[in-house]
Amino acid sequence: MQVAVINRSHHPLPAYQTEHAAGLDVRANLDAAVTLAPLERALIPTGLYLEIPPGYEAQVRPRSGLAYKHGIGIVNSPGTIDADYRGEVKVLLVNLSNEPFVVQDGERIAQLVFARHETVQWQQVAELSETGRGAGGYGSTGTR
Ligand SMILES: O=c1ccn([C@H]2C[C@H](O)[C@@H](COP(=O)(O)OP(=O)(O)OP(=O)(O)O)O2)c(=O)[nH]1
Ligand SMILES: [Mg+2]
Repeated sequence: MQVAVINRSHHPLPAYQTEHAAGLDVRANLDAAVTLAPLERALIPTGLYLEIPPGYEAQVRPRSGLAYKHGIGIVNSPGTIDADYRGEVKVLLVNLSNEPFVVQDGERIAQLVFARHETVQWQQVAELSETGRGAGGYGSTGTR
């Protein structure tokens, strides 16, 4: 699938790191490094502007390496980039560790996964169909 992109960053476009990777690693585009104190969050710019085809979205997902090694997550994970969004793609990082974390310019901070989505029209009804599960949830089937 082709996606129009403007790259106003001083880094290469997000790239797949392996042949069948789902995510394109995206880099922080910073004039200066950003330090995240424990539990601090920051909106990190990427310098990227997308024109996603209608019917698709881009998900902004965390990188497991940053999560495991440094406790870095994405507050609104997975972030949603709408097809009609024309602003800069940003990544809302949070430091869930006990130590400060420095986000360096050019660091691969997240990954973009492009996905199809449906657009629904509501069909309002009085009753829903019966199922074995019914309203059971939140562990209703047990834990083991
Ligand atoms: O991680 C993210 C999430 C969102 N966005 C941009 C693209 C998206 O299309 C727009 C709006 O995001 P969302 O709908 O999640 O935020 P909202 O709080 O509902 O804001 P809005 O009222 O603008 O939709 O912000 C990002 O750049 N990064
Ligand atoms: Mg919204």
